[in-house]
Amino acid sequence: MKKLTFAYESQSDLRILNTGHGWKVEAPQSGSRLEGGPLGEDIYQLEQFHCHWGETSAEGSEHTVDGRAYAGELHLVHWNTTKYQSFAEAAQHPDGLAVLGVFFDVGNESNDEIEKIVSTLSEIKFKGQFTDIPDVIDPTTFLPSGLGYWTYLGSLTTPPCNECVIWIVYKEPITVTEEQLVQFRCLSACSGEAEEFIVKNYRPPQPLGNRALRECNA
Ligand SMILES: N/C(=N\S(N)(=O)=O)N1CCCC1
Ligand SMILES: [Zn+2]
Repeated sequence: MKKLTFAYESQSDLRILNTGHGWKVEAPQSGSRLEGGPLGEDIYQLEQFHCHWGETSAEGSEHTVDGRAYAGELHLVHWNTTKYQSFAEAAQHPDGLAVLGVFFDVGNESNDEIEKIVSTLSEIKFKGQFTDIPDVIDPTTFLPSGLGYWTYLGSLTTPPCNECVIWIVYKEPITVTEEQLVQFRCLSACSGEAEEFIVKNYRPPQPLGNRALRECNA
């Protein structure tokens, strides 16, 4: 495979919202480019990023490595702007979306970039709430230093689970703290006063079936 390349803009005042299933940062970046690697000749543009976590740090990722789950997984969602006119259209095609997956490992050092997300969560405690992230966000800073990855053709992990995703899952995790994950779990799935904490929001891995898994050791 050709080298995977990416270019992102740094943006402030990105909107973060509580979807009822977790937090999501809307980051449509017409100036962003993800290309190469398993993406053929097409260019993919960043649309949004979000993450998945578990009730404890023993689980939470949506991919596992030799059966091992990580404490969480960040997804940077892109769509194919070479072939399609909109995200919605792209999500109807096997090469429509490209999602970068980054595993979370728990450590003692707070992740400064994730902290920019955590610091807004008290303002979006309930489903439907949103706010702007005052800090400058550069999506590149969420990526691990080692850029080796696995890739395969898969689906969205939330209904309707369209089979429209070229998955690119980095081998090296990034580190977050247990406290940062605890803050994720304090988001509420309800819009009203009732509190139903989003303690976990990951879909367990599905059978690989006859799909080919490829790797790149960048
Ligand atoms: N399930 C999803 N992303 S994911 N978890 O498969 O990366 N999405 C649903 C709508 C847009 C992104
Ligand atoms: Zn996801």
